[in-house]
Amino acid sequence: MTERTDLVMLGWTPDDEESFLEQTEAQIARVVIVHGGHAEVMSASGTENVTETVLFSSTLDTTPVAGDWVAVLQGTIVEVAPRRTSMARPDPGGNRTQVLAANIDLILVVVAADPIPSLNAIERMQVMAWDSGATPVLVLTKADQCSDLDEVLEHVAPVSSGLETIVTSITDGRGLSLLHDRVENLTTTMLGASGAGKTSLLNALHGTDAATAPVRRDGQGRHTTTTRRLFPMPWGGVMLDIPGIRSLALQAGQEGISDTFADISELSYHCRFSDCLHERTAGCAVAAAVADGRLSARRLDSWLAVQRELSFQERRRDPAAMAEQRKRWKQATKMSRKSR
Ligand SMILES: Nc1nc2c(ncn2[C@@H]2O[C@H](COP(=O)(O)OP(=O)(O)OP(=O)(O)O)[C@@H](O)[C@H]2O)c(=O)[nH]1
Ligand SMILES: [Zn+2]
Repeated sequence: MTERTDLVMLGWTPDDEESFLEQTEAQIARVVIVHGGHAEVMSASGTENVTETVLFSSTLDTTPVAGDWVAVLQGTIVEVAPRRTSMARPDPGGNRTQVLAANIDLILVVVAADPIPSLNAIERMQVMAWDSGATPVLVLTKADQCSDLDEVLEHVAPVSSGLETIVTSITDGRGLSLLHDRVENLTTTMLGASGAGKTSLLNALHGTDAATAPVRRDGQGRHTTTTRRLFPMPWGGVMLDIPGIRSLALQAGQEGISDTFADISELSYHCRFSDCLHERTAGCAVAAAVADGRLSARRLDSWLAVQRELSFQERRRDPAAMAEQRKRWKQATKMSRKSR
């Protein structure tokens, strides 16, 4: 039987399925990265972390992903623990969702404080985070480069209410110990555009060049992060660095949206129609709030964009809806040809 204390170092929390530990013969390990039909898993024994390559048993009904807790017997994953949270994105091949990582507690929404950050990007990352079941934390990096931090905080205020915000700099060290305390013993991942400062944060938190090892350099000497990695933090907990979700494709459900756009959800209770799309003004409380300045037009536009993208993703997953959409589109082009 695997010792619980060993697993805490790898991010085991009281919310994980305790009965999973009762397996007598198997070793409990955490998936670091999956390559096709095998995976690298990490297990802990005392202060040692051991990484090994294992195969998948053909009896598995869940394909393991980074962050999964698994039972390993004779070099083979024989069971996957129930997931507490899961991050997904639309399958690049088309019509299904692809789970990228499991059992993440905290998602750092990483954006540079300079130049002035995009509010829409923060909202979209927030939607993904809430929807996965994890808690988002806004991290404003590169504070040292910013001449007026108050201005930046004021700028992000409309999208960061209800969102813990930590201001950091790897140059002067501010915010790093706060962030350290926040991620301790948890499983954390980062979302953010290229150059936002994710690798730098990981290195600063880890205390070494944790992220340098898996990074490869391309022909121009720029680094490209190529694999999905799990970094155990020296004090317990892990950072899961997932390049695949760095280039963000929105995958979410209504829950993530209503948590992120709580103001719009609240207003929409007062719309005349319960399925109001807030695009026409008749009886729409959201449009009324925009009209009298209680809600910014940018905020509503961002909500609409997220909704449109999701309904596109849903149609892609639902061939019948896609066919219907195509038929309507054909009719519309026929009509416009006729009118020409
Ligand atoms: N001045 C300053 N520069 C920073 C800070 N954090 C990161 N940088 C710089 O910003 C650049 C990008 O940082 P990275 O950590 O590589 O960004 P990333 O988000 O990991 O980028 P990708 O790997 O492309 O996704 C690097 O040149 C860093 O040195 C900071 O707090 N202050
Ligand atoms: Zn409405």
